[in-house]
Amino acid sequence: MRSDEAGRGPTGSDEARRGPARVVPASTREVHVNKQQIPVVVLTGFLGSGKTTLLNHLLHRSGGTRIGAIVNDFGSIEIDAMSVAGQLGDSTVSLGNGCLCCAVDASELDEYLERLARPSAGIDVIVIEASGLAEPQELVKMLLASENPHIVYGGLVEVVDAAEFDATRERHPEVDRHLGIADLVVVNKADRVSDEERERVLDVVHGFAGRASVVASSYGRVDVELLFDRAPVGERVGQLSFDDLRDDETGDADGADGRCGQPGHHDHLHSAYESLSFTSEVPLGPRPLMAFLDSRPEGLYRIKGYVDFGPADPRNRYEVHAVGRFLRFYPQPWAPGEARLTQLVLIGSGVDVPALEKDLEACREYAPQADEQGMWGVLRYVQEAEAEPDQER
Ligand SMILES: Nc1nc2c(ncn2[C@@H]2O[C@H](COP(=O)(O)OP(=O)(O)OP(=O)(O)O)[C@@H](O)[C@H]2O)c(=O)[nH]1
Repeated sequence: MRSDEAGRGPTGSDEARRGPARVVPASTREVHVNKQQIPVVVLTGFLGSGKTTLLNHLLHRSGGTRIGAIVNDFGSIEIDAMSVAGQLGDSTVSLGNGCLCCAVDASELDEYLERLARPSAGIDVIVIEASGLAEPQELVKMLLASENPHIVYGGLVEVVDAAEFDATRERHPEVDRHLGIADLVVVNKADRVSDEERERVLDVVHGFAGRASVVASSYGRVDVELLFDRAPVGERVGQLSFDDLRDDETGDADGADGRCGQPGHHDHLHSAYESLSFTSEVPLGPRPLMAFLDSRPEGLYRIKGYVDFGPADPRNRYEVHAVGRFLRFYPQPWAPGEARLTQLVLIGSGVDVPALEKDLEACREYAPQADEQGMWGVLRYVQEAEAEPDQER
């Protein structure tokens, strides 16, 4: 992240920059960057806040900058990786099934970084999209501890869902701490709240984010230059150092020291969450699926994936996103030869995973005839194309 650019207002009508130009927090030390080193930006934020949407925006708007992406999914089906701008080939790698912050050691991450950072890959910047339950501090520590000479830690971006902000903070006060270590906070989903509410959220975020930049956005549309550039030596100043992170409140000063449930990890967000990955080759019936979604339990905060409604709409698969009570379907034509599968990841706290699985299994519909009227319930949750920038999906 470059310190001189953060003072610029982001482009886009609904993006409001808050606060002073990015400045170097007193507790940080300068990070000298070798020209050959590739900055690694960490993208974090609670479940469903818009990290993948922001990453896709970066990928579409990166101009000549080649971005390598590492996508960390919490569930074992890598939905996030699948929805990261199509065919990135070698420049995207996926780390599924668990939070990166709880890897036994950093070697797996190092391996991926090594792959993306080798000069032949021609990559200018690496973005790690953390799972929505990752502990940002641990990820930063892992990067700072990395011995890879080709990379340098490039800053922490925290994405916040403006519409869910209060509810998320209420359940997870840790979020305030995450804001405090960010270099850039993106208050996303500004379109879902009133102007007054957006201002109020920005004020609260600003209070916790200290001297980091805070910008509002819709669909992650921020000025790409807030996150990275190809600036020369010495510009990357101000990020946290490893030492800054040692004295954290958890007492977990040794970096990634174990898996979930291990000492030091008890206050990680994901220790209270469970996920279910569900795959079906048999199409799901629109009516039973909507009945399931309409009555989903309170603790089931996040659902994402793709649904095959079979004969009810043979042309499209339906990308689905639930975030809290928010629900959307995004129909997309099946690619030629693409396997017709339903793949869903459900993430929640205090949920009965076997019961959810049973309920989803009961949505399978073997009837060969089309239940087109059954689709009406689904179509209520399909947003008008012009209201949403689906060109970046
Ligand atoms: N209205 C609105 N919806 C948004 C915005 N940004 C993202 N979304 C929607 O929110 C849902 C979740 O977005 P993602 O980008 O997948 O969120 P995420 O943070 O990557 O989710 P996890 O990886 O599960 O934590 C999707 O339906 C997005 O289209 C926004 O600014 N406004």
